[in-house]
Parts: sequence; structure tokens; C-alpha cells
Amino acid sequence: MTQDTTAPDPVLAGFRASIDNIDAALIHILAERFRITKAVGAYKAEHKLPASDPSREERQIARLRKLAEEANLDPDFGEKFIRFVIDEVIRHHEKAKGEA
Ligand SMILES: O=C(O)C(=O)C[C@]1(C(=O)O)C=C[C@@H](O)C=C1
Repeated sequence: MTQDTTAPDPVLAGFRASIDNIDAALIHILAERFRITKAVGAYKAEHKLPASDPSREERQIARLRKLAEEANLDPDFGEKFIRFVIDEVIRHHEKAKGEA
């Protein structure tokens, strides 16, 4: 027998309410991170500093991999996620340099 996917499922709805709250928190946290990195990008452009700092990134990734492990999160996923975010920040920094 196939499951009726339209029937209300309060257990699933409870899980999803929590997922929705977590996703909202993630968006706010990311927005706050990009708000501060925008200021970093403007500072770097003004002071003619390079957009990226690979040694800083290495330290961030090592730290976050350790935190991920302690939090029982796949460290490879943690690294991929922060790499994705940092790459976007660098793109913004490069754009800010072009506009300075
Ligand atoms: O810390 C810096 O210098 C930044 O520009 C911020 C940031 C980041 O998003 O964390 C971005 C680019 C750098 O390569 C390193 C780190």
C-alpha cells in the first residue's frame, strides 16, 4: 500500500518546524558574517591589501575541522562549507577592489 503523503503527520511537522528555525538561524548567521566581511573587503581595498590570505584560511580550516569533529559533524563537509563561504567572500573582496 502506498503512503498518503497529504495526511498530516504531526511528528514530521514537529521535526520540520525545528529545521525551519535552524535554517532561519543559519541565514541570519551568514548575513552577519557577510556584513562583517564586507567591512573587511572595504578595508582591504582602501589599504591595498590582498583579497585573500591563504595562511589565515589554513588556520581557519584546521580550527573548524577540529570543531566539526568535536561536534560530530563530518569535518570534510565542514571544510567544504567554509571553503564555499570564503571563496564567495574573496569574490566580493575582488569586486570591492575593482570599485575602489
Ligand atoms: O580574514 C580575512 O582577511 C578575510 O578577508 C576574511 C576571510 C573569511 O571569509 O574568513 C576571507 C578571505 C581571506 O582569504 C581569509 C578570510
